[in-house]
This record gives sequence, C-alpha cells and structure tokens, in this order.
Amino acid sequence: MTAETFYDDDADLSVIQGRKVAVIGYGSQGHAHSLSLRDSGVDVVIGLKEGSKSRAKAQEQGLRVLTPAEASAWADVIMVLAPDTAQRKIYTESIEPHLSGGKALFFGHGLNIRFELIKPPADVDVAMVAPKGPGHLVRRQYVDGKGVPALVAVEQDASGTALALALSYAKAIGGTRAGVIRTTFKEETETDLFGEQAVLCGGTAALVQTGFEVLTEAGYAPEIAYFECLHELKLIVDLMYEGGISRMRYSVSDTAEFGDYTRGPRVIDGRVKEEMKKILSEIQSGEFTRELIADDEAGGPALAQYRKEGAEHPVEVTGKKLRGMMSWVDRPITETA
Ligand SMILES: NC(=O)C1=CN([C@@H]2O[C@H](COP(=O)(O)OP(=O)(O)OC[C@H]3O[C@@H](n4cnc5c(N)ncnc54)[C@H](OP(=O)(O)O)[C@@H]3O)[C@@H](O)[C@H]2O)C=CC1
Ligand SMILES: CC[C@](O)(C(C)=O)C(=O)O
Ligand SMILES: [Mg+2]
Ligand SMILES: [Mg+2]
Repeated sequence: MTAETFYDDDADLSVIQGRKVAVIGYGSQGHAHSLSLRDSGVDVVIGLKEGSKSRAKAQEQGLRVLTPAEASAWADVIMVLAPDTAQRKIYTESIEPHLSGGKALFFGHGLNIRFELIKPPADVDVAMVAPKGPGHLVRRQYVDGKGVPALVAVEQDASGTALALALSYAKAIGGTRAGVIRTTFKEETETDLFGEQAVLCGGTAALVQTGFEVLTEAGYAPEIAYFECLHELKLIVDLMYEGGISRMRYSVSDTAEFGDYTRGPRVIDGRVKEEMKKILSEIQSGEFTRELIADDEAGGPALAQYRKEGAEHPVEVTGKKLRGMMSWVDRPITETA
C-alpha cells in the first residue's frame, strides 16, 4: 500500500500562525523547529529549565525562553523536543498541569506515547511531526529553501482538525517542501528504533569498528584501515542516497561490484538477519524501552560506560588525527544552532 504523502499545497501555514507554540528543549531538533517556526511567522517560545545550558544559545538567536511550565501555560501547541528519557518527567511536572482541553501536544518521535510513558487527557490533540533527519540538517535545508522529508501522525484527534494542524506545523519547518508521509505513532516509533539500532547507528558503527579491527589486527596501518572502513563510507553512502544501491554499484569498479555480490552476504548473513528480527521483537515488546528507561533512572551508568568505550576505540583515535589533515571534513554540527 502506498503511503499518503502531503506537499506544500496540502498544508495551510495560517493554521499554525494562528496558534501559540512552545518548543520544549533546544537541542538538535528543538533549535531547528523553533528557528524555522519563527522564520515562518509563528509565535514561538522555548521551554527550558532555569540554569539550562541551552538558554543562552536560544536567547542569542533572538528567541524568548521561559521555563517548561511557563511555556506550557502560555502555549496552545506544545512540542516536546527534549530527550526521550526526560520527557515523562517534564510532562508530569511541567506540561500536564497546563494541558487544558483544546490544546495540542506534539512530539518529534513517538516513544513516550507508544509505550504509554505519557498518557495525555482525552480532550487534547496528540500528534507527531518527525523529520527524517538530524536537526542540524533540518534547519540547514529550511534556510536553503528546501526541506527534509517528515512523518506526520495523529494519535488523538480531539479537535477534529489535528491533521491540518500537524501539516501546518510541518510546512513551517520545511517538511512539506520535500514531502510529509502519514504514519502512526506505533509505526514511526518501532521503525525508527529498529533503523537506528540495526542499521543506521548500531549496525553501521559495529560494521566500521569490526572492519577496522580486522585490518589493523592483520598488521595493516590504522590510517589506511580508517580510510577503507570509515572515511570512504560517506562516498559510498552518498551514491546510494543519490541513486540507490544500483547507482553505487554502477559507480564503483567492476572488481568492487563483484566483491560486493560475492562477499557482502557472507558478512551480513542469515545469523545477522535472525539477530535483527530479535532486536525488532525487543522493540515491539517494550523490552528495549524498559532497559533504556531503567538505565536513565539509575543515572545512566550503562550509557556513560558505552560512551567511554566508544570514544576510546582505536578507530576514533586514528580518525581524530586524520581529520585534522582534512580541514573541510570537520564541519561543526552546532554551526546552525
Ligand atoms: N536528534 C535528532 O536529529 C532527532 C531526534 N528526534 C526526536 O526529537 C526529540 C528530541 O531529540 P534531540 O533533538 O536529539 O534532543 P537533544 O538531546 O538534542 O535535546 C537536548 C535539549 O533538551 C533540553 N532538555 C534536557 N532535559 C530537559 C528538561 N528536563 N527540561 C527541558 N529541557 C530539557 C536540553 O537542555 P540543556 O541544554 O539544559 O541540557 C537541550 O536543550 C526526541 O524525541 C528524539 O527522539 C527525532 C528525529 C531526529
Ligand atoms: C537515526 C537516529 C535518529 O532516529 C534520527 C536522527 O532520525 C535519532 O533518534 O536521532
Ligand atoms: Mg530517526
Ligand atoms: Mg530516533
């Protein structure tokens, strides 16, 4: 079944321009949404704790900053763009007391609704506008007159107009310029978690690290291993991004293409597929989310340990040195914030 897709002509910007929007959080997604909403003529405030590191940044960009509770009291559309693990507490302490009937609660990812960590009252709209890309790219594309495709979903339509409101919001951040696809909170959450764990972040990082380890343990220079297993990945992925796997195979040498067909499936084999299926069922059952929340509630010891180990991996040490030789590569991700 083809997904329902919306473009600029399907969305009315004046809907969101007629509302007061609070964006809770000013990180990767928060800064992108807020700045583009403002540039689209929307009345927007940022909700951040007193003493938040992001406060100065948002104020420097000319945005009004209140506490999450003040922002939620002021707004009639509240977009929650703080980390997923922080959202339940923010909701209970700062949003719920001000979530009167007729308001709308928006998310950039469905985890807290899908796994019932947040249960909004029946008389508010609950919707999602989830750009399919990192926040800094979302903002950069908007500024360039383009947009990153987004997903839109309505979990609760108390007003009867929640979809029109979500599409209007998506238009204000550039999403409908590229195309906004309709989904559900369940589908977005489960596929997003699967994609980032099995392929985009987890799968790719493990593939790069393992390839690097195999070459260096066999005595090859770490610098050469870095180029072969990490640096050139972008060039290969760019080709896939532009024209699919076939564009990449057309562009690389016949030798590389032959090695791709004959060796790739030996690396990503039936065992890997079985493990991916297990990962998907842990997501669907809520096991992954329980593990994530339990670690966060304990102060994040597992996350801190994984971060430390990741940063110490030899591919990172080698990469840092080599990227120093390539001034064009290390473009700071904060430059649009
Ligand atoms: N990263 C991305 O590109 C994508 C993210 N999403 C989703 O968007 C949402 C936001 O993610 P992301 O942008 O990565 O988040 P970030 O980790 O970048 O958000 C950090 C921001 O949230 C603030 N924050 C943290 N705790 C609180 C709190 N208790 N009260 C108020 N503000 C708080 C931080 O303030 P301080 O500076 O004080 O720490 C900072 O401004 C998530 O639901 C995520 O899944 C969806 C698509 C892509
Ligand atoms: C791929 C990671 C992501 O899902 C994203 C940028 O879309 C995230 O949660 O950050
Ligand atoms: Mg994602
Ligand atoms: Mg995600």
